[in-house]
Order: sequence, then structure tokens, then C-alpha cells
Amino acid sequence: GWGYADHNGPEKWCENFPIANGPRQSPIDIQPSGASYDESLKPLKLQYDPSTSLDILNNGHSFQVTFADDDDSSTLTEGPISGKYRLKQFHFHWGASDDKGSEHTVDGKCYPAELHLVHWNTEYPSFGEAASKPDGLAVVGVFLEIGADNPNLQKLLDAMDAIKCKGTQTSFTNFDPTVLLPESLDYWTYLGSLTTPPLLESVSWIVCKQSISVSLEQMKKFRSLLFTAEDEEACCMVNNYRPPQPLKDREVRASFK
Ligand SMILES: NS(=O)(=O)c1ccc(-n2ccn(-c3ccc(F)cc3F)c2=O)cc1
Ligand SMILES: [Zn+2]
Repeated sequence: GWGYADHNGPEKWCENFPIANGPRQSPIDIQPSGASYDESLKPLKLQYDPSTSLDILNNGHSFQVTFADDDDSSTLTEGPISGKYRLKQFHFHWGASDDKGSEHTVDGKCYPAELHLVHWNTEYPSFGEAASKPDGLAVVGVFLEIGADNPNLQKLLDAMDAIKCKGTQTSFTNFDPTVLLPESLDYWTYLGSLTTPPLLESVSWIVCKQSISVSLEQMKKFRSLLFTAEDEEACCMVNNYRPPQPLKDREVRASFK
């Protein structure tokens, strides 16, 4: 299966997923000077109900917190999108060292990690249906920057001992992902794709300009997770990011001046 190693990583994905070379692939390098301020863009409206958080899982590519999405308890509205999108899961991408790890970059600057909050358009009957539609998904991206210990990450970090290996999961309830958002919700937005296979071109990307902090010790905890299952030779879960892809015929809009 696909992964992030030399034999199965981003440069090889096109062999099984030809859309990897498609017209609206993600991530991209965001160049603020090339983004156009759009006064019609609304502030993001994120309304999350902590009782919808279900569990935390190591899926062999990242760790993700999954949410109950059978009603409109946790939604994203306004921003660059029309209609209502339900939160399905959030996860992270990170590096083996602090000089890399994010998927989006800003004028070529990499961050040590990037958070993705994945939502699907309730116009469609399910996540799976929405994932194949050009306006089916909306992902909010938040950069993590090395700094002070971030207490809002602690609950996630404490759960990591229980999900060290691929295929492990544990209950993860009463978590409000709002605590992971930066104080300013200024954002860049563009039309893109999932950044891992199946690389579907169904994502309205919303990348926050402001980052949140993560300490060096907290990053070490992320890097203690494993790509591998219990019965396999251990391989640290690091560098689980796709590099920036060609912008091609797309514009990036900014919600701020
Ligand atoms: N990194 S990201 O762009 O936020 C990202 C990358 C990949 C996924 N992803 C992987 C498999 N799926 C998926 C799961 C169930 C389904 F029915 C359809 C999917 F595409 C998915 O949404 C979800 C989010
Ligand atoms: Zn992601």
C-alpha cells in the first residue's frame, strides 16, 4: 500500500492514483503576495459539540480523532463555502525534525506540523458520497509552530500511548477541537484535493494564516508514534507529509488585507 517511504511515497502515488498529476492537487506553496484579498469572503463559523468526539486512531498514516456525523452538531459554515459542512475527523502531518512537516508552505516556509479538520457537505448523503464531488469537502488547515507547551494538545498526547501502533484506537470523548484553533481565523482559500490517496479533487482548502504553538517535547511525542503494526519491525511515524504541488490554473484568495 501507499506510504511515505521511498518505495511507496508521494513520488510513486501517481502509479496507482493518476489524479496525483491532476489540475487541482494539494498541498500548495501559498505566496501571500500572489493571493487576492476578497472582501466577499465571510469569517469562518465553526460550531463544534464536544460530545460528538468518538475515538482516536492510528491508521498507519497519521493519528486521527473521529466524530459522530449523523446530525449537525459539529459544523463549519460561512467562510468561503456555501451551505453546511459536518466535521468528520481531524488529524496531523509532521516531520522528523522541526524544519519540515507541514504540507502547505508559505513563501517556501515549512512548519513542523499541520492540523487538518475535515468536513463534508451535507448537500450529499454521506462523507463517502461527498468525497467524490468537487464541492464535497472542506478542510481547515492550521500550522503548528515550535514555541511554548500547548496545553490544548495535552489530551491528544496523553492518548498516544494507547495508539502507538498502526490499527490501534481508543475512546476519545468530550474533546472540543475549537481549542486547537488560533485566535485569529484569517485564512487563505483555494480549490484542491485530499493530500493522500485517493487524492480526490473535492476539497475547498481553508488555511489559517496564524499558527498555534507546540513545544519541542510535544513534537517528540508525535514522533514516537509508529507507521507499523505491533507485529512488524517498528518504523517511526514521521515525515507523513506530501510536498507542495503545482498551482496550475488556480487562484488563492485571502480573507484579510
Ligand atoms: N490530508 S487531508 O487532505 O486532510 C485528507 C487526506 C485523505 C483523506 N481520506 C483518505 C481516505 N478518505 C476516505 C475515507 C472514506 C471514504 F468513503 C472516502 C474517502 F476518500 C479520506 O477522506 C481525508 C483527508
Ligand atoms: Zn491531512
